[in-house]
Amino acid sequence: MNKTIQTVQKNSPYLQLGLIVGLLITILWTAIYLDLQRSRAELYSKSERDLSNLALAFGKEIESSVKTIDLSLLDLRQYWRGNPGDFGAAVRNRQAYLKKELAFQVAIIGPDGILLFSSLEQPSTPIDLSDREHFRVHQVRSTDELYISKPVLGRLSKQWSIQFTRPIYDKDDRFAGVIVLSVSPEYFYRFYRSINLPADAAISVLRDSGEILARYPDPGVALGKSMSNAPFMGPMAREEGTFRRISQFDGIERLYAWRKIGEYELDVVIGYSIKGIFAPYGEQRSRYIAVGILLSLLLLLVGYLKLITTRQQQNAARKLAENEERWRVALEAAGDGVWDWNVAQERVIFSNGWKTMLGFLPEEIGTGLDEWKKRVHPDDMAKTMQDVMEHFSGKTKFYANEHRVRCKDGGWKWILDRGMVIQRDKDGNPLRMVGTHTDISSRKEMEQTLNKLATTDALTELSNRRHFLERLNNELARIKRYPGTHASVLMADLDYFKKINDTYGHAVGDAALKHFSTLLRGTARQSDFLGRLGGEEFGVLLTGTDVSEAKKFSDHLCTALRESPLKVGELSIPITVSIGLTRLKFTDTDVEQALHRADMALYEAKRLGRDRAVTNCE
Ligand SMILES: Nc1nc2c(ncn2[C@@H]2O[C@H](COP(=O)(O)OP(=O)(O)OP(=O)(O)O)[C@@H](O)[C@H]2O)c(=O)[nH]1
Repeated sequence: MNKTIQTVQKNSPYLQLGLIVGLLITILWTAIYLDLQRSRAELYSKSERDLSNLALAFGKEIESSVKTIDLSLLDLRQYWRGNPGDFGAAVRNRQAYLKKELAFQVAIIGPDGILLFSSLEQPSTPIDLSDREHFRVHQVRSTDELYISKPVLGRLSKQWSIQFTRPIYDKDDRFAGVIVLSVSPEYFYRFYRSINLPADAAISVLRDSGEILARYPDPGVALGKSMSNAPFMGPMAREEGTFRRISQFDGIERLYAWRKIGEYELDVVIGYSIKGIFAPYGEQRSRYIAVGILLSLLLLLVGYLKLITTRQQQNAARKLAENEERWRVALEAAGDGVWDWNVAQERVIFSNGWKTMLGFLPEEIGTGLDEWKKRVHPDDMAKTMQDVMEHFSGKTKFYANEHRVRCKDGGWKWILDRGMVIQRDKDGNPLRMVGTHTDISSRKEMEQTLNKLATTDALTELSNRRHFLERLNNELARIKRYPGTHASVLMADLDYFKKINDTYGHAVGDAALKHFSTLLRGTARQSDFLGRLGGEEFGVLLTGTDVSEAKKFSDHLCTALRESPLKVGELSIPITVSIGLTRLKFTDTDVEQALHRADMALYEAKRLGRDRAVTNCE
């Protein structure tokens, strides 16, 4: 289970990349698919609109053509009634007049169905047309209405024609025959030829009952045939509409629009081939697919390159992590703590080494920079941050600082903190810094012990001569920097000390030295500096003190010692001290000049009888 989770986590960047590329390709192809669908639907609806408009226009044109024919029919019928003898000439007149618009033939059928007149040729033998539908319709009908026949093959002309007929009545309104105006089906589609229709377009004029009067193109295939089951047929059919189907004549699938010419019970149907309608869609689809494939390949390529880069980065990161782990382990084993500081986020990863060093459990210290800051000794903080900043600014190649850190038990440990910035931004600002914490408490203790030994007199625990002179030099430097300030130097020498040694022994002599040191320490201020210059001779530096103040202090010291004899068992040994004092002058070239003046004053004090202080103001 854990192994599976680890594998998924390890592979998650690849998985994410794969998902992103997959998603982008899916989005791309979905967009292509939807846009193609939209184009297809748009083309279809645009064709529907175009076809409906064309059906309307053609319908109007057919209506007007039929009206022209009907007018001619009425006119000729009128003429036949009045002048049957001149009828042939009248027909020829009208044929000549209308020949450009309308080529037609005229026939008159008598009430018995026998052909009485034909503009083609007068029949030599009687021709019986009583079986023809256009005759029988008027024979049984009692109304004067135009009848349009389905195309018929003329018995005389041997040509296909459509018969436009009206009944003829005699003076008594009795049926007297039928006048027939034959028109070539071409009359209906002559107009379409002049229009630039798309390839595979088809236009038909039909009777409501389905018989095709004219069709373009290929008029021949449809003549004498009927269309069946079309949505515009039947009593409930709408005035206009569209439908889609495979042509029964040429097998081409088309989108059709129809328009009814109700007055004449005719229909105009116009269709565009589905292939033609969707031809631009096919081209667009090919272009889109090519672009889609190209973009998909591009995405896959980008994904592949990203995959390689990610893999390289992961390998580099893994190697780095391994290296880091190696040195971390090595340093931890050496007893050091390791830290890794994300400077911008103020987050630090502290290894367990540092936490253990301070007595904490690993989980007791978090990853905030504050975890470190709040534990650093306040006196060490300023210097520590100064060292950090100097390294940040590039002033130092490495960061190193010794500071105290508070432990869990409240005690302090000296830590040697070392590190360096390993990552900076383009402006050189630090981003990441790593380093170590080493516990140097014992070394510090030893240093302090050694320092104490090197600077302190073992018997009295006052500063030794070297350290006292060092301090005196510092004070002289300060006086020289600030000439208005004061400082006084005292040289104190126990009186007749040899006698104490000689009388009570060396140990009592030592006790006397300690006794005076204790008294001196109790009398001096915190800021004063005390030293044993050698034997029974002591030095005192009174900072910020002029000679008159120093004299008072010296007198007080003499009195105090005089009034505090050394107690050894039952013995009470009186001890006195002589003091020579002078002021530290900014004109002194070195401390020896001041010490010499004090020594002279001490000599004078001894000479004057001891147990006193003498000032040398030269
Ligand atoms: N017990 C003891 N004696 C010391 C120490 N250092 C020096 N002495 C002794 O101190 C004595 C100093 O004697 P002197 O220099 O003659 O001075 P004094 O006897 O105090 O006489 P005046 O200074 O003139 O008052 C010597 O006998 C030294 O041996 C020490 O550390 N311990």
